Amino acid sequence: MSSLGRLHLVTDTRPGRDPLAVVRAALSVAGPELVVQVRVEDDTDDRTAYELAGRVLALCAAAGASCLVNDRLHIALAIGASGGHVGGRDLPVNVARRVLGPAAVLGATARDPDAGVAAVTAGASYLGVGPCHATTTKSGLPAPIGADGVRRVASAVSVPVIAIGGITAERVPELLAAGAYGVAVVGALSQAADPARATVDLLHALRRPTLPVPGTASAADQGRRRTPPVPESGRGHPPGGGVAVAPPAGAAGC
Ligand SMILES: Cc1ncc(COP(=O)(O)OP(=O)(O)O)c(N)n1
Ligand SMILES: Cc1ncsc1CCOP(=O)(O)O
Ligand SMILES: [Mg+2]
Repeated sequence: MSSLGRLHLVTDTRPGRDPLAVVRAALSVAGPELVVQVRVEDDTDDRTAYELAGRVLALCAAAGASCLVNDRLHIALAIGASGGHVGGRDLPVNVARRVLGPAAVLGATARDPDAGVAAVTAGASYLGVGPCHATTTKSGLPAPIGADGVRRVASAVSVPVIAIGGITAERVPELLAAGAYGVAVVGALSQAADPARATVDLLHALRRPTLPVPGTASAADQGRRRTPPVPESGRGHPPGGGVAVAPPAGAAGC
């Protein structure tokens, strides 16, 4: 069965950044708990994105970590990634599920419970929820939803919720308490003076036990209340390190 790590490193490919160096540093201290999402700028050509994704996948495979591809699902398929992530301006979730197949990890962006439930019904195996806090690495986003916004979405769905936007190790506890299963970060690692150290700090924060909050799906609950695992497609899934994720039975468009 496939599984999802709790720390998602989203690549920073803005000019002057070295995404592969950050991925290498993070992988040097993390194993299957790390998911690397290859995200490139919109004006990056497919060949460049494909080559970066292939190199990231090779690094992840050697460390037992998962590799997902943002937006460009043809590249996810081309490199044999574990899956992909789509948002509101990308392929619809049910179409993305059909493209990736039933065993792939498929993340979908949601800011509110209705969007979250719709995405899960359409075949999302996890939700990226945010922006939780103000971010400096993506412009044009709506207002941050905070930990309360994460709580509202997490309590409406039974798939893992990955909080994103302005996440730091210090902010992880409140997000876990709100029902997040894990976090996705760009700047906390790409802008860190020591990305390996910053990875350790984030992983420590994610491993800290949280008290259940009434009315929410706690991180542990999200692990227990998962949908049944589906058979492996054999494409790049790590041996462990996270909760099993699978599309809901009868997901639309599958
Ligand atoms: C884990 C995670 N959550 C949310 C997003 C954002 O996806 P999207 O809304 O499609 O925006 P872009 O990243 O494509 O600019 C994400 N990538 N990962
Ligand atoms: C891609 C994306 N979607 C919502 S916030 C965000 C960027 C998060 O970056 P950071 O971790 O630097 O705030
Ligand atoms: Mg997108």
